Amino acid sequence: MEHNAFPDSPPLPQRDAALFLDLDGTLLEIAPRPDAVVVPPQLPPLLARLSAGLGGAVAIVTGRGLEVARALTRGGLAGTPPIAFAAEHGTIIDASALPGAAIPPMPPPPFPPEAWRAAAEAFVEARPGLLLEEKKHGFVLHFRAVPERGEETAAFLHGLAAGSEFQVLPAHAAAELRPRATDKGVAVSWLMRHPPFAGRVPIFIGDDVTDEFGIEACKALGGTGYRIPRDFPGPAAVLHWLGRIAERMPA
Ligand SMILES: O=P(O)(O)OC[C@H]1O[C@H](O[C@H]2O[C@H](CO)[C@@H](O)[C@H](O)[C@H]2O)[C@H](O)[C@@H](O)[C@@H]1O
Repeated sequence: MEHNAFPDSPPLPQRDAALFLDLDGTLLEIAPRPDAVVVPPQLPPLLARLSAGLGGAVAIVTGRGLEVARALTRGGLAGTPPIAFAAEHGTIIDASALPGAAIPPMPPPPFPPEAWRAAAEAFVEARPGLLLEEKKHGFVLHFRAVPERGEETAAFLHGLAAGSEFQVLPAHAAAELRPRATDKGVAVSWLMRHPPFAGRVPIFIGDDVTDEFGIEACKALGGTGYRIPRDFPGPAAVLHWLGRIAERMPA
């Protein structure tokens, strides 16, 4: 009988599933800085194998920018796995790596004013230990190295976003300014309207408060959602579970 190192993991899904997978904290262990994450060597081939077995219905749904997310799923390899991406918390949909997918872009999201980016740079410069992560439609202020700065950092972003098309999201040791109109649930619902996702049973796996939108969207569409640490102890258990799904698929 197959040895299961994580016997309390959820039941394996059927072949008609669609997988929506968060990156940081779900497929990747949390690291001290965004650029310090380590991509497990099995991740890129695993994503490719799952995609092949599920008719291409695999998407990374992440807060990361699109190019960073694509690079992380490649690991050290040359090609992006044939999967879809919903980057910047669902603001950017990209299925260019997924052959045969017909997924249109979502309505164009707003860009934060340049003055806000300049203000964020100045805010960080004046507070050593804070880290500014730029994205296309927003930015993140990381305070993992200076947790005592968390409150004033969030207050600063709330001051910028007040009354605008932008919102402030709490994250792991960070606060993020991003468009109000989209979230991971909006992205999942959008992907599920189009092949190869349409008609499948959606399953979301995440670890963060922003992943709850994706989980709820999957539930509303007849699927389910799993959250770390409630359903999996951490990324190693998620990768193991995904590996077991892949093992059941023809090579
Ligand atoms: O939606 P996700 O894929 O979970 O991305 C959420 C954010 O993840 C990254 O920040 C978090 O992970 C870093 C690396 O482990 C960690 O240093 C940081 O403290 C965490 O907040 C990423 O940098 C953000 O852009 C994502 O929004």
